[in-house]
Amino acid sequence: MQGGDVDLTDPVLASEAELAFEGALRPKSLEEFVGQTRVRGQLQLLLTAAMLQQRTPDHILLAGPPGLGKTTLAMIVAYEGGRPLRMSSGPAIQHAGDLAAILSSLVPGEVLFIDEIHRMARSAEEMLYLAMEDFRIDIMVGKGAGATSVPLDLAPFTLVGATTRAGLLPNPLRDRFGFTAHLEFYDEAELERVLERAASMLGLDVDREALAEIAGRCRGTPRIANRLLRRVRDYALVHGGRADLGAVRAALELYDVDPLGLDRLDRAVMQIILTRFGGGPVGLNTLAVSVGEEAETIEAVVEPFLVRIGLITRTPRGRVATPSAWRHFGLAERAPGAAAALPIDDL
Ligand SMILES: Nc1ncnc2c1ncn2[C@@H]1O[C@H](COP(=O)(O)OP(=O)(O)OP(=O)(O)O)[C@@H](O)[C@H]1O
Ligand SMILES: [Mg+2]
Repeated sequence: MQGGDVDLTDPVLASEAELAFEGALRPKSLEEFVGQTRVRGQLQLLLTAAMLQQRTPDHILLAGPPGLGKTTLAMIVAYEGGRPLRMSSGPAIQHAGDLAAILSSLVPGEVLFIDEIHRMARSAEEMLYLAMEDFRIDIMVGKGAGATSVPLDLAPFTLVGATTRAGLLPNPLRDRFGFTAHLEFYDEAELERVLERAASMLGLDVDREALAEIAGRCRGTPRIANRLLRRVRDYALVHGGRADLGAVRAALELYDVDPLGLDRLDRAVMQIILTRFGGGPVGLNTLAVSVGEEAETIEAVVEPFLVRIGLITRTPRGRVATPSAWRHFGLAERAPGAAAALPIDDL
């Protein structure tokens, strides 16, 4: 692709600079957090009730595709309650001992954020069940026949788990969260508000129509919206002009962002479904192998957005391109039944 090695529309990849920039733009309170009205209302209620009863809020699970605000909300849960925040992640918890070390050092009322919680070690998961329910863990002391388990009381804490794959969490873990928030892609009006806020924080004067154009091309994702805004700012700076619609179009063209905001992988997936499989149905694993990506990434990152904008539908026989997908890619739709039925190897 043109314009550098980081794909601007990739909701997961980010350079150090992008991460620092993201941190600076993170809303600090529920009030500043744009969109997700339902989730915001639910969280507000949960946090206020806990405050009135002077107890730690229930454990919270945040589920949804990358870049929609899970980490941001976890931080807000801590800020709003004036509680300390400890951050960890599933891949960092490879043994029950890793989790025991974290849990036993929590201070009363602390918020423990575990990102990518579906990637935690199984043995740690089991320890977490008891910790979540009873604020207690059992620690094994000694080895072999002489080993005994010693109970250890924990300070009451609130666990905030985040996952792009809620379906992968074992039921006993999912059931122990008092509340699960499913984050949705943002609509264009909400994204315009995210951008407006970011522009004013950056001291950037941007036309309304320029913001609307970015909002329409950022995959429904605030992280990508902010990133595109930054590139538009660069463009206006270098070319000495205003950050207007012309600058947005030129900058997005330079960075290879298409009118729907599809990224390289989205386009690769669509091309495979349309050209190699005549519009589908195509099974998830076949798709993943064809584009050289993990099935997990296709399912958690690519597919939800393509479904949301109506380019594919999921059927029991696999993924199928819609008429608007054929139009978007400028291809003639195959006549129904024209292609031979393709082997359906998986779903
Ligand atoms: N509702 C929102 N209002 C304003 N800005 C937002 C909102 N949600 C997210 N952002 C912005 O998008 C950036 C990415 O959000 P965040 O890091 O919380 O996503 P995430 O869901 O944790 O992603 P990942 O799954 O990759 O960890 C944040 O830095 C923040 O600036
Ligand atoms: Mg995150």
